[in-house]
Amino acid sequence: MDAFLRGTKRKSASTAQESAQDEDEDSTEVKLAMLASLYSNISQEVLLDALLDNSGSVDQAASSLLDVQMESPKKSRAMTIGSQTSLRSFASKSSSIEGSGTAKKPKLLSKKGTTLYLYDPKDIADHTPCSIIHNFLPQEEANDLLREMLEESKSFERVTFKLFDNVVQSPHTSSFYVATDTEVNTQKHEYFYYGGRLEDVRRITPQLLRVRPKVKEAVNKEIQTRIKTRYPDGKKLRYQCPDEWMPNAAFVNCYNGPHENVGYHSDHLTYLGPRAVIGSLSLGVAREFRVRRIVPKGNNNKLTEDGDAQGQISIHLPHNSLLIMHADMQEEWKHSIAPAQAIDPHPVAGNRRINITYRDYKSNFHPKFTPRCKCDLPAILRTVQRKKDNQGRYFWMCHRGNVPGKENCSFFQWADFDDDGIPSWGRERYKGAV
Ligand SMILES: O=C(O)CCC(=O)C(=O)O
Ligand SMILES: [Fe+2]
Repeated sequence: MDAFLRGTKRKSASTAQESAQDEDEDSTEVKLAMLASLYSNISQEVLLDALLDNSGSVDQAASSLLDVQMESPKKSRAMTIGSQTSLRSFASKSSSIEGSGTAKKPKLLSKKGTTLYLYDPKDIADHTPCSIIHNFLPQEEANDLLREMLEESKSFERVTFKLFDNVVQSPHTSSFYVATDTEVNTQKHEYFYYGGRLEDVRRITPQLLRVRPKVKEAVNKEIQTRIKTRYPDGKKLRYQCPDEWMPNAAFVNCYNGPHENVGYHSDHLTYLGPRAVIGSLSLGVAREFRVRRIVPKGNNNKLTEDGDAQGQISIHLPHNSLLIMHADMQEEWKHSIAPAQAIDPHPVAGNRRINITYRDYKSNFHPKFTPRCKCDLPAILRTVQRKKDNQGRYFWMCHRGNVPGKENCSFFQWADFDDDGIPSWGRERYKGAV
């Protein structure tokens, strides 16, 4: 943090570990998160512009944004929720396959500095690693779930974590749900998030349970459609698990009012494994889900050459829509819920939006199996995203440093998965079972 604020350059990385940590700390997303915590009412797009204009210096970007904030909301671009950019103005002649590292690279329609607004399910599937189902649940079922979650959300809390030397709080509230009391206990005592334990883990509620089989069926169907229609040779991606997707855990987020948001990030793969799929149900106020492809840095590491190089895409998420983040998402794209200038209140939820991300926690990635760092904590699974060298490689590292007052140890280990994303200890487990 200090290094960013003073604009000091860190030493060039010499080992794989340093390179990976450098990758982690240097990311535009961390800088964006820092700016967003200072200016929660300015859009991510404007924050990113400010970073680019100031060659990646958070310090200078922060001062320049002071003026933006004083000037007028004009530059913060009020968005009409639900608007869609005409695709004709972005028309591309190439018919591309949305893909992974191994797939043919799609010709992206969004351009540097622009946002492409998408609503139509076909456009979303064509141009992002996501698919969407509108009006997913019968109306009454959606409202029952919404009402239940609004009640639950009264006791949701902000997550506190450390961003370098600063302690920050998530700009929205959340909680975590699993199926049984035993799992609640395991989650509280054996799993680690942001280098520490989760205190608020809850037993799945009646409405979450009622909806779960429908999410499971729809997501599995969407996975198969995506494989057949968009992946090279109609085959699953390398490291993607071929097993049926089983939603056994759910993070629930509440965004109370237009300014609550979540900054650009990729979801943690530590307990989901590589090429994870996530089913994300939106209820209440419609908000914008922004996605952008991670563009690796060239040799000179200049932010101006890689940040926002291909623009961002905004997906409109209305009440009762199920968004599926497919296997080509977390490793190669970032996503966020942008702060809004204005929202349309929802008849049941008022200014609040509830989001439920159903996830498949894999038994092979239980912390009793995954590598432990020198602090004796289960390590976190990351991907090299922004360095051209080793891009896409997975590694395990310490994440103790996310806890206020603690530092990361030097633990680093490249991860080894077979083509189905099974780690070496998982292969041993299967052998043992036969
Ligand atoms: O609220 C959303 O739609 C996204 C939430 C999210 O990205 C997350 O929980 O990781
Ligand atoms: Fe996420």
